[in-house]
Amino acid sequence: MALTQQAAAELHIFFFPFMSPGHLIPMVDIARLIATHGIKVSIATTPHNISRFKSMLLRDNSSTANYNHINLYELQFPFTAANLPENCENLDCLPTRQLSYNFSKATMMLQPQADHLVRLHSPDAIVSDFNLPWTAQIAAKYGIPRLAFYGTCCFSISISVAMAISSHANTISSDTEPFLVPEFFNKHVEAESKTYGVVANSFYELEQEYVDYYEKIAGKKVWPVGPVSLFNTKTIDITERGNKASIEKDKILTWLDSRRPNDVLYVCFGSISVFAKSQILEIGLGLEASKRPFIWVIRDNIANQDGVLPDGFEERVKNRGLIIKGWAPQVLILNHSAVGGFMTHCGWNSVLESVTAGVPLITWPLFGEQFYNENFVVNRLGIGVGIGVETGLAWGEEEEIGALVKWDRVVETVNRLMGGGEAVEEMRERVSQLGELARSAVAKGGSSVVNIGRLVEDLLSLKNEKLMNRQNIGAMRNHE
Ligand SMILES: O=c1ccn([C@@H]2O[C@H](COP(=O)(O)OP(=O)(O)O[C@H]3O[C@H](CO)[C@@H](O)[C@H](O)[C@H]3O)[C@@H](O)[C@H]2O)c(=O)[nH]1
Repeated sequence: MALTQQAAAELHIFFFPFMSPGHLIPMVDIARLIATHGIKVSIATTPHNISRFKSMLLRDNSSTANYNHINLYELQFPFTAANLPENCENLDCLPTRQLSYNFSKATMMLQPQADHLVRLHSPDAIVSDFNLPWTAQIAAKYGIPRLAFYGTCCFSISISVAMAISSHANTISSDTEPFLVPEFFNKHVEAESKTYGVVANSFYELEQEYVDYYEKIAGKKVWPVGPVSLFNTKTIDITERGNKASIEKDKILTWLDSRRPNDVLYVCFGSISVFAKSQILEIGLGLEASKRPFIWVIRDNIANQDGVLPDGFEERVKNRGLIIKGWAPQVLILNHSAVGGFMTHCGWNSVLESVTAGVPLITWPLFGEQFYNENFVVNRLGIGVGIGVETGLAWGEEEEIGALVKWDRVVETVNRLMGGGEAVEEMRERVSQLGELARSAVAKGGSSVVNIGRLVEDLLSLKNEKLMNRQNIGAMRNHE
C-alpha cells in the first residue's frame, strides 16, 4: 500500500455499529483492522455493548502491532423513552420479539447524541451500520462521507436492492403519481442515496460478479475487506469474540481432539434466532437418531427453560454430543479438523466463518436475507445441503408456529452431509479451495488488504479535496 504513516495519521474515522452480535462483531473487527493502518478510529455505542468488546481492544494496545488507540464513546440508550427493560441494549437481550419495534425506535433516538459527538470530534468519515440510517443526515450536515455496513454479502444486498427496485416499479403507474413508502424503509432509501460507499465483510474472489453488479446498480464503491474473523485470530482471545464463551477452551478442545477428522457436526443458529420448544425437541431427536457426534449450541434464554430437551437426552447421547448452553467459541470450533459440517441458519457471519474454515454446511434459513444466503451457498457455491425450509417467517415467529422440520428430516439431511460419498467429497474440495482463497485475500497483497488501502486512500483524497476547496474559497474571498 502506497499509504504513508503520516498521511494515514491525518484521518479520523467514526464507527457507529448496530447493537446486535451479527453486526457488532464484524464492525468492531473492521474498526480494529483500519486502526492497524495507523488511522485514528473511534467507536460510539452503548455502555453494555462497549463492555462486550472492550477486552478485545485492550489486548490490541499491548501488542507490538501498529495500532493506534481506539477511542470509545458512550451513547446512553433511551430505555424508558422506548419502553424497554433496563439494560436491554442489544437485540439478543430482548425478552420477547414483540419488543423489536421498541428497540428500533430506541436506536433512532440516538441521533442527537451521535450528532453531538461528531460535532465535537470532527471526524473525516463515518462508517455506519445501515440499520442506523440517521447517520447519513449527520454525515451530510458536517460535509463528510458516510460509508455503510450491511453485515451480509453482496449477493444478498444485490437481490434486496433489485427486489426493492422492481417492487417499487410495480407499485407506481406513472412517473408523477405520488406513492406511500413505509417510514422506516423511506429512511433507509434516503440514507442509501446519501451513502458514499459500502464496506463489506466478504472477499472479492468469493462473489466478484455480485460485488461488480452491486457497484453498478447502486452506483457506489464497494470495498470487500474480509473475512474479518481471519484478521484477528492472532491478536485476540478467540473465546471472547463477541461474548465470553460459556465453555472453557480446554474442555472443548479436549472433546474435539478425541474425534476423527470431519466427523463432528456443529449446530448453531446464530445470536438472535428464536425456536419453538417443539422445534428444539425435533432437532434433539434428529441429532440423537443420526448417531453422529455433534456440538449443539442452544441460546441460554431457551436452554434454561424446563422441558426444552427430549427426556433423558443428555444421558443417552452421553459423550457423543456436546451441548453448549449460551455462547460458543464458534470460530475456534469451526477451525478444528474434527468438525466436518455446520448446521446453520445462514446468518452471513456464520456462512463466511464456515467457508473460511473449509467446512460444508447444512442450510436452515429462518428469516430475512438468510434465504438469499442459502441460495448462494447451495446453488451458487455448491458447498451446502438444504434442510428444505422454504418459507421465511417474521423474526421469532417460530414461537407461535411450532416445529417446521421434523426429526426424520433432520436425520436424513445430517446423513446426506456427514455420510460422505462422491457429491459430499466434491463439496468438501470446493469449500476448502474457497477457504484457501479467503486466506489469500487477507494475506500480504491479497484483495482484501488492497481494498483497505484503497478505502483509506479514497477517504484521504476526499479530505484533501475538501481542504483545497476551502482554501480556494478563502483565496477567492481575499481576492474580492
Ligand atoms: O454461540 C455463538 C453464537 C454466535 N456467535 C457468533 O456470532 C455471530 C453471529 O452472526 P450471524 O451468523 O450472521 O447470525 P445472526 O446473529 O443471526 O446475524 C444477523 O446479522 C447477520 C449479518 O447482517 C445476518 O446475516 C443475519 O441474517 C442476522 O440474523 C457470528 O460471528 C458467530 O461466530 C458465536 O461466536 N457464538
